[in-house]
Formats: sequence, structure tokens, C-alpha cells
Amino acid sequence: MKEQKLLPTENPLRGEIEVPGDKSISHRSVIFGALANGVTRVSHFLDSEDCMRTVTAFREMGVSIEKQGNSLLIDGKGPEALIEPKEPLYFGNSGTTARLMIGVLAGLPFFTTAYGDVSLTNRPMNRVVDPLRLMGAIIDGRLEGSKLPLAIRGNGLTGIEYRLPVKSAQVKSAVLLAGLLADGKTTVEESTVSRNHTETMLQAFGASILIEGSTVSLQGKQPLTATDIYVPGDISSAAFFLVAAAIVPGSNVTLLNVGLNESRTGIIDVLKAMGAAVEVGNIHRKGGELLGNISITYQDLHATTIEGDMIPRLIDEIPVIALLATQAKGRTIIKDAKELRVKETDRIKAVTEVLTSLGARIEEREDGLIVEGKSKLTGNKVASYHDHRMAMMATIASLITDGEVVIDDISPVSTSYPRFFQDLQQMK
Ligand SMILES: O=C(O)C1=C[C@@H](OP(=O)(O)O)[C@@H](O)[C@H](O)C1
Ligand SMILES: C=C(OP(=O)(O)O)C(=O)O
Repeated sequence: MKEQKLLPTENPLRGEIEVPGDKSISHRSVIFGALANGVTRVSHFLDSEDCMRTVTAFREMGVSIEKQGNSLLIDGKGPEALIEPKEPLYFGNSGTTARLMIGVLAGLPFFTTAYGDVSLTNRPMNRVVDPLRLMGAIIDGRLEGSKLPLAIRGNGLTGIEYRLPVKSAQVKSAVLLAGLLADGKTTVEESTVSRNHTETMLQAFGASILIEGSTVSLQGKQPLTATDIYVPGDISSAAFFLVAAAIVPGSNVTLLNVGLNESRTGIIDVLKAMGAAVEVGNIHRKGGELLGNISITYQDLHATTIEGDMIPRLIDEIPVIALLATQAKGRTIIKDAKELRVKETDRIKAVTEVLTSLGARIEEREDGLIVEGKSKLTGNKVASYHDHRMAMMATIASLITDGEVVIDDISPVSTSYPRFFQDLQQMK
């Protein structure tokens, strides 16, 4: 537990910063690098607790992964070279590590057990276990294998055609990874295209895949070839500073080299819909992913509605978007976001509790939130619920509160953004 006392900022936020590498892309670069043949160099890798869980899992399966500054050198020798880990694999707080690794482990010819921290232990794993069992995976665990800890007896898998019952890039990726190790063809269909970094990276590593609208197919047993990966800045991390600049009067901030993958840029669309002065420039493609600079200048905001296909494009940004809505005139409605209840904490409940205690007018709904703005926020003692995004949202709120905000524990920030407080300080 690391308590943090925060006072409102005396100055507008100013300057340019480069946020750390994207968490989703960093995890995938390790997984594909380890499954490929040859040395993969990953530049601008996110060196955070969550991503290091994925690195450690592969090191325990015999892969040499060397850190050089914020680059990784992964010496992949193909899936056949991976060895049975001696110890249970620990996935910590990382849902992405858990879901994607279960997909990989199900297709490897050895036995593994896996567990997580208290938060991850409560998150649903049946969403990946169910389709993997349909492919022939032998998985057992707590509550019939729906929760960690799990035991996985790797097996020869067979490809499937699977329609995702939840909007989840983690489930899509788990099935595609298992499909890569399986015999035959695997097809995954989703109702809305969720983040597609797995598909982009499969292609970068030389796999042949077919994308038709929101359906992805691949043939199993394709060899992957090592490649160099550059990880763009994480838009989910940039979101905290975009919101900070949008709510602190007089601010003007630029975030450099941020990932602009269409499946992730909902936050930019929402800021624009609320009347924020946002500009995106220097857009270019690097290694299959789009990136560029995002600038924002403080301006009066108005409410908006966020729903449907927009939700997967900004799912992790909703806590900080709720804060943004407290400073926008009118009633902001966020719906179709029930997934928030099974993140690191129940984020619908946690956001309502934190923002209510800071003086916001916010109502909890089964699948979202209703926020009435504009509210004057006041200092208080709040919890982070062991959730990085909650800790960072409360920190950004403290910039505009009347009086001090005390966060009970800011240590979860290191799961996705270890340098968060230094970067914020640099803009004050
Ligand atoms: O695939 C990924 O890298 C992620 C997908 C999302 O989860 P779901 O797949 O559960 O929506 C997101 O919330 C998570 O932070 C990262
Ligand atoms: C939900 C998140 O991550 P994960 O599912 O990987 O724990 C997040 O980063 O907000």
C-alpha cells in the first residue's frame, strides 16, 4: 500500500511528452517473438509489471529475452522449443497475460498451472476456457475452470469456427493463438471489431490470415518469422493527459507518437463530440500500426452519449472519461459497457463511489453511468480499488479539486504506467 496526498495544480498543464509503449502491443510482441523463429527486437517496449508477467512466463518456458534499455531482444526458436515450466506461472494483475497465455498453453505439449493476484483470481476465464475446450484443450481449475488457478494439459488442438459471445479482444486473441498451434483452420467472428493488434502482428510475423469485415481466419501450424517491432505510445495512457488538459483551464498539451489504431481511438472521438479542441498530426504507419501526435487545448465542454460499437474503442478509458463528463455541461450517458464490471475491479461501481465522494453528480447503471455536469469537485480520501486506471483517474481529478485528494494506494499504477507521476509533474 502506498498512500498519496495530492493538491490541485496551481498552473495549467503545458508541454510535450511521449507516453510509454502500448500495453496490448507490448504483450503481443513478446508472445509472437517467443513463438517465432529468429531474434525479434521490440523497441519502445512498455516495461511495466503487467507486460513483465508475459516476459517472465516465456522465460520460464526456456525463451531467452534480454532487456536493453526500453528494447527487448527475444530469441525465438518456434513453439516446439518451449519447455514445460517447473513452477506455476504467475500472471499477477494482468488479464491480457492470462487470457492470451491460456490460449498459447492449451496448444503446447506439456502441463502448466497458472494463478494470479486477488483481482485476477476473481475475473472470468471461462470466456477463453470454453472455446479452447471446443478445440480439444484439457483445462481444469477452480469453479469448473472458470476462474484461476487453472491447470492446463497441453494437447493437440483442432481449429474451430467461433462467434464471440462477449466483445473481447483478449478472447479473440486467445482463440487465434490456439488456432495458430492447432490443426486445420480457425475462424473467429465478432459483432464489433475489437482491438486488432493480434491480427496486425500475425501479419508482421509472416502469417497468412484472412480478414473479412469482423471475421478473422487462419490456418494452423504456420511458422512465424522474427521481425522488428516498434511499439507506439499507449493511447490508454495518453488519455489521462488528454483529459487533464481538457479540464484544467488554460492547458495546452501535445502527446507524441501515440498509437492511432482505429480500434483504440474512441477517446479522441469523444473529446471532439464534447467540443474539445483536439488535433491529430504527423500521422504515419510504423510496422503495421498507425501513430501520430495528439494536441489538445482547454475549451468549454458539453455532454455526449457513448454507446454501442464505440465502447470497445475506449473501454479502458471510461473511468477517466467519467471524470471528463463531470466537467462537461449537461448529461453524459455511458451505456453498453457492462464489461467494466469484470475489469481489475468493478469499474462502474468504483468510478461512481470515487466521483461521488469528490462531489460529482453521477449515477450507476447496470451497464454504464450517467454523469451530470458541470460540477465543482472537492478533495476527499478515495480508494484506488487496487486498479491502476482508478488510481490515475483520481490523480487527474485532484488537479481540479478544491482541497486535497488522498488516494489510499497508488502502487497499482506500475501495472501499466510506472512513470505516470513523473510525466504528470513535467507538465505542471
Ligand atoms: O486485448 C487486449 O490487449 C485488451 C483488451 C481489453 O480487454 P477485453 O478483451 O476483456 O475487452 C482491454 O480492456 C485490456 O486492457 C487489453
Ligand atoms: C483491463 C485492463 O487490463 P487487463 O485486462 O490486461 O488486466 C486495463 O489495462 O485497463
